[in-house]
Amino acid sequence: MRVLLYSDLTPATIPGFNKLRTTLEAGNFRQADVRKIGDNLYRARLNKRDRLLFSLYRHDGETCCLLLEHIRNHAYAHSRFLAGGAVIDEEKIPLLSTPEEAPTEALDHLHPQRERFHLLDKILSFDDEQQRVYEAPPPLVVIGSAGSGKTALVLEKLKLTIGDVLYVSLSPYLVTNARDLYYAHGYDNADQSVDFLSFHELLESIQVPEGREITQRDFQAWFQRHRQRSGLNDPHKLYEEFRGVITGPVTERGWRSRDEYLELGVKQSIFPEAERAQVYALFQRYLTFLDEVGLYDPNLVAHRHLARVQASYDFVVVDEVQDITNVQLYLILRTLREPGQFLLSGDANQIVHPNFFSWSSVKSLFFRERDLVGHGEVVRILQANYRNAAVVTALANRILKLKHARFGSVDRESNYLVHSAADQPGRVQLLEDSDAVKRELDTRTARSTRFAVIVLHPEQKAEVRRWFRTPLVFSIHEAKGLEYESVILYNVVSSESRMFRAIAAGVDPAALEQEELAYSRARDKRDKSLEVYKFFINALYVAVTRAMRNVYLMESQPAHPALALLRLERLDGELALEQDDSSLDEWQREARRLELQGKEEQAQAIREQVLGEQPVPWTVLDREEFAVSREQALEGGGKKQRLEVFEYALLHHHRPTLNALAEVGFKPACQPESKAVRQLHRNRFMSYEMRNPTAVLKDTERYGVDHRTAFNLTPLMIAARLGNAGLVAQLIERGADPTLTANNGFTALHFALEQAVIDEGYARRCLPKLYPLLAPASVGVQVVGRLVKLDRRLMETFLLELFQVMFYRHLGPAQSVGAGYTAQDIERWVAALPERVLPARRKRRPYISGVLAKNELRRDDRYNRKLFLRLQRGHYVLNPTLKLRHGEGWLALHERFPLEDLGIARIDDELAAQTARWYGPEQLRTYNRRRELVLEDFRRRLPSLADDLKT
Ligand SMILES: Nc1ncnc2c1ncn2[C@@H]1O[C@H](COP(=O)(O)OP(=O)(O)OP(=O)(O)O)[C@@H](O)[C@H]1O
Repeated sequence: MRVLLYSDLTPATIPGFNKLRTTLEAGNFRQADVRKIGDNLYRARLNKRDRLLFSLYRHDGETCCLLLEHIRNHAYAHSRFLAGGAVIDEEKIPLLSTPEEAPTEALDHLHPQRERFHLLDKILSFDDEQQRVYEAPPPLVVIGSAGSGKTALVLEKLKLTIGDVLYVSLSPYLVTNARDLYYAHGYDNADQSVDFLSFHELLESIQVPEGREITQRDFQAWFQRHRQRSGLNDPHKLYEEFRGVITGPVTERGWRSRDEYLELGVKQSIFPEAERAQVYALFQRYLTFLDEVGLYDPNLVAHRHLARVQASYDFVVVDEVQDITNVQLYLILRTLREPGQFLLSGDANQIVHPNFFSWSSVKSLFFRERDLVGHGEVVRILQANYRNAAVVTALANRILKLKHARFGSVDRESNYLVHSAADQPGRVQLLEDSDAVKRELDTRTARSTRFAVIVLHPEQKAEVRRWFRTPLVFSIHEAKGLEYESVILYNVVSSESRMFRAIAAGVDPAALEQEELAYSRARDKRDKSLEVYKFFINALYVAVTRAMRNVYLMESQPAHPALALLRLERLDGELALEQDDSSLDEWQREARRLELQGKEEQAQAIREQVLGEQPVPWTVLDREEFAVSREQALEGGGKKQRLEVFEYALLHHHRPTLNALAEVGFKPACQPESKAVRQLHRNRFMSYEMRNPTAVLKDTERYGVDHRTAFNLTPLMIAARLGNAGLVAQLIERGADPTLTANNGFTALHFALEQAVIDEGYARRCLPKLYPLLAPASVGVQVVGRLVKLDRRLMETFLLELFQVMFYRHLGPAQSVGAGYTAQDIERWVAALPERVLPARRKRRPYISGVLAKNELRRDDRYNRKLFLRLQRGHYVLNPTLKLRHGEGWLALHERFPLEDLGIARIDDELAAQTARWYGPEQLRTYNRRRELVLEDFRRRLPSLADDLKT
């Protein structure tokens, strides 16, 4: 049996490793004392105390044994691969004598000789070029097409680094995905602290810019007002000129001067010389416009931040670098402590914005700024493609060959073809655009999440929608990051027939038969034709490579010379497509995925057209309406209204209301809270406790997965509160958003943690399953004007959440007697939390005290995140100047957790009835009032305390 080793294993430190390995190679499971302890997880015996964990896979008919982890001293509870806290009773598990049954899981790619494998979300065995990159020292530039494993490789290389490390890319979606891949299967590395930031977040982490980043839509609206007078007519082109030519390439100033711009060579601008003066005049107006309306341009902010940025990273990775302008890249690399400790990865063929990204401009940046690079960068090219079917890759290659034959090499770095390493079947077909074919295609694809339609220009979407009912219609500018099983390219060539004719003109078909691209420069240096046509040819390339398996090119001019050069197979006869309807769950998931990628238009279309979501027919109580209702209930109000206000107050732990209701003698408010809560759950949320909660799921289908119930909670929040892990998992599967907040600022995670703190049974039974589903990968807070992105693996993040969770329950009562949050309180709250949520070492009081003290606002510590404010010795609150993310913007901490919603714990509630009687009502009222006054003083003092700190 072939035995492979996980890259994280160091056999030299594992006693008895070689002997056990030989035994496994011989397939002698009995001697290795193999027992199955989990899903495709086995252990073998190294010695009396130590074990080796492994998995079995099939590859090419052979069984392979993949060694994963060294378990020391029976400590299964600390295993990465077993769910945390696992208890394994070895004696009770039967011994396996041979690996008799063929493993069910298969590995598609396994290098024939490589002994080491890597692991992200799945097993990876590097090909030769990937291995070379893996071993190469920085600085490195890794170039490869979509699906060549750049991200996978870059992340594995990141694991080799130590110290403070940054992974940055333009797309927040990609960054979140990369972070999740990185930490898949419980990966941990004590030698490093990694920040996964989108470029936008990197800017914010230097200083949160004023206002909001300008979007394409803002730009278009602004441009419309100037269109006529300027004589220019393409907002996309202008936007790219501003970003890519006037501001992006310069680092020493914010933008090029007018003279400099007018003197640019023909290849350096998309606009002809005659139009440049007009473009520059508009640019100047653009600057004024940004200031006037409070929007900002990331290039300009990047330039301003050059003066502020501090060297704070030991290693930096820039993924999808082709989306980033030179000034942005310069800023990123200025965060490095030592020059040259970076890795850039990208693919210039994927640029659909003719924004003048080129490897040569990156190189000239390096040349100008030698202190960035150190001893010179090494460029590596990945040519394999693991994602697209071979036929799709073959078409993509023909497009690259056409581009090469027509325009020569763009640069040395982008001059390569792709080798397909994927073995899934696929098809590429040319269809003549006719009503019959469109109708036929529509019938097959309208309800499928596996088909998307791509057009060249946004204006063409309307035409597509006349024929196709699918909500998955994208313009090429939106196509980045998409991946569908099948893609229909709608008249991509015919709608720009003239352009593509010009591209195909004079190209010798024989040139497209070569297997490699020879490096050749364009003949005429003044020939700017590539700049004019680059968008069209790259757009075709990007559109095709969005398909994992099948590409259908629907063209009104199927005999177009460009299509002829691509040698596309034209369909005669039947379009043999199976109707492929996706379930509502799949559509809900797709909508959520698109939302996370910022593709709001298509997500909205799914919700309206496919899911047919309607607004809820009941009134949803927001904070203001609750205040009105509460007022009425306390001043009289019917029993029903009082009960409703009481229930709301119970769910949100709104102490001022609970106290006031008890004071006016509302009976249910005078009984123990736990009893009232049980009743409330029975009255309102029975359907959430079911194993098979069909009523809840029906509602999510009718009103959307995140619809609001009467008290403005989402189904996910309620399911979390009730501890129904199965339902929580189903809702998340359907795309529920765990970051949404209730009227009291709680997320679904907060509701779950709150229950876990007050109910030990819940903590043990429900929380281990809920926590991984609900805890966000990271939390972004604004501290003293800068973004601090806290990964969920940090204790600081946990404490930040816990302080919020205990805000209403703890802070009101505590402050009414002058106390804050103490390490002792926290130790008590977390005692029953399972190991998987919080390991034992983090539950100890000295550790907790240490984290609080280290992150105290005034503490002088390099890694101080300034999250807490010390009120007095040992007593803390959250830094009151913190801001929390709120959609695109920010919300002050106490706007989300309002101080006026804090209340005291009434003293008569705390005392036994008999003792209370002994004090007498008047005395109790005095005690309570005194507490109220202390709390009121805190409410008043806290904001001014924050102001004092600012100055
Ligand atoms: N050596 C390998 N063996 C098996 N699978 C691989 C290998 N290298 C990469 N892959 C897989 O190929 C897919 C594409 O990889 P990845 O997303 O890293 O590519 P990429 O170059 O970053 O693509 P894009 O530019 O589209 O982001 C992933 O599912 C990855 O796990």
